[in-house]
Amino acid sequence: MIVKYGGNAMKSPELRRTVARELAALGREQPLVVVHGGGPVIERELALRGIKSEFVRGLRVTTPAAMQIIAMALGQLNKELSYEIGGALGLLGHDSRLLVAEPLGGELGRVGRIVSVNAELLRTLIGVNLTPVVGCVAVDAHGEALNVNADTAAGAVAGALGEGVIFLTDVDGVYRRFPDPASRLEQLSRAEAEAGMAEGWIAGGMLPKVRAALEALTRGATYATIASGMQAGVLRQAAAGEAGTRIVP
Ligand SMILES: Nc1ncnc2c1ncn2[C@@H]1O[C@H](COP(=O)(O)OP(=O)(O)O)[C@@H](O)[C@H]1O
Ligand SMILES: CC(=O)N[C@@H](CCC(=O)OP(=O)(O)O)C(=O)O
Repeated sequence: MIVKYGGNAMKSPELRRTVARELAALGREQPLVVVHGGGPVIERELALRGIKSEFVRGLRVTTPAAMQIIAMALGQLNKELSYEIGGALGLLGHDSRLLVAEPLGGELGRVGRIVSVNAELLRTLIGVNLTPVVGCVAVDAHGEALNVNADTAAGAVAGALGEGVIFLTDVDGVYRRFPDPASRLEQLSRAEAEAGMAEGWIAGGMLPKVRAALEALTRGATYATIASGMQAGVLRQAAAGEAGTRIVP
């Protein structure tokens, strides 16, 4: 199973401990790959250096100078998370060309689109009972770093491994009428998702998540579910289709 772990699901040290415990328990039971972001950590490190962030279609405009800070911030977070999860090995896209991307170009600067995943490396680590913990920095053909949205990176990894992916966040799925939790959808088809994005009831941070889920299914993932990292036991429930919103083809 692939689990995407990002900004909202690591808001407090307590929440981080809860999610790490869940991931550790799951990693002992079954093959697991964790792909992480860290929007708030990136934001803080950039702000400390006086770099302002701007987002276009949910993606951070990334100058070469910002890219350096982002790689540093995600590298540090990656090691912390690997330690917290335990039985894990922390990696960034640079390591053995784990995530190779091409620049999207234009105003986004050093933002990339993943073109290949070193699935062999991940399978080798899983084969010796390690949990790969992957930070969402990729490299281009010249070995230069590119910033990739962590949802997108998790979707690409799930597609490459042909496994299911769970996107953990701070809401327990996609709501038809956000923020009314009673309007959570158990399933969301590709057609409904396209309609939701066009009509605007899927918006903000949910947009890259839903897009990543659809892309993961296109690339070969067996399932893609959006669920809340704030509920204990959610990973097993989501894998069984009993929690969150499952995006279906
Ligand atoms: N239809 C919707 N259903 C649920 N959440 C939505 C919806 N539309 C927008 N959102 C927003 O998307 C957010 C999740 O995305 P984001 O903040 O990027 O999460 P993360 O940091 O965990 O990756 C929710 O907290 C919510 O504010
Ligand atoms: C291109 C782009 O936007 N990259 C993201 C990568 C981190 C991320 O996605 O982190 P969360 O999962 O915590 O949001 C960024 O710079 O914020």
